[in-house]
Amino acid sequence: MTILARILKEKENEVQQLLQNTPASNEGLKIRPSLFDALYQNERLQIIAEMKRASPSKGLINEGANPVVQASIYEKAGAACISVLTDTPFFKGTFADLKAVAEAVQIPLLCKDFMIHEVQIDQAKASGASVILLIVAALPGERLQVLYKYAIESKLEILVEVHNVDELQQALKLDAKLIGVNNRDLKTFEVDLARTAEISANFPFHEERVLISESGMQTVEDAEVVTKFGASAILVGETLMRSGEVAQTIADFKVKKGVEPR
Ligand SMILES: O=C(O)c1ccccc1NCC(=O)[C@H](O)[C@H](O)COP(=O)(O)O
Repeated sequence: MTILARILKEKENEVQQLLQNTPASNEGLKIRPSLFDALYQNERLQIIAEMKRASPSKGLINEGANPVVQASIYEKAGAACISVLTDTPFFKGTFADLKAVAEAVQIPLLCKDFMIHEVQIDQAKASGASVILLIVAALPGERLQVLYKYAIESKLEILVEVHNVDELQQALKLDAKLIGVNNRDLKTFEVDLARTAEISANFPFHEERVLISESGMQTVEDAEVVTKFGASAILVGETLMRSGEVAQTIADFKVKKGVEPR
């Protein structure tokens, strides 16, 4: 069984538990600025900075990290958005992390989880997220469309994650504005920035959409490469969680964009 299949199996159990407990009310939540507005036509590459304790591919990364401290450093350093991994079995994240970060920061906040059911979207919103992730490969048949519509109705922004051109076409059919290409193969864990190149070659840059390059960003050169492919932002976890100089690493990643892609 692939890692994605294992994660999704676990999510089915979580959904059953969540359905027994109505997510707490989201009254009084902060209104956050739009992630799309922060990324679209910005002259510099923007950073979605992730709180990530561990991962299936790398094991423990920074188990002892304090999410509020980490997110506050990210925000102060000029990240455009904070991503909080809320999955516990595979990433050691929690919804308590997301709630704590939501109280501490003002910028857009992404709930990074593996959504398969509406109740998870309710939970993300109730925990303070303004953006959710929908992974095309995790949502067969009508589920992608159904959850996308539900998230729009819930007044959330949606980052739609794709791995190939066929999935890009599905994201475009939804009219997704925030499209992320994951450079990590979720079956083999292999990271290859050529995935961003492949999506870039088929991405309608003339339309009001942004391309986000996710995973495997280690160096400024990586950031420059995906900027040339037209990425407006990068999603960075491990490198920031291991960095001894987080603010400097973020500043370095915010490279100036050059000419239009293609
Ligand atoms: O990170 C993993 O090992 C992983 C494995 C299976 C499914 C998803 C996985 N990661 C989720 C992510 O998308 C990354 O946390 C995110 O893009 C940041 O990646 P990185 O900068 O390489 O830590």
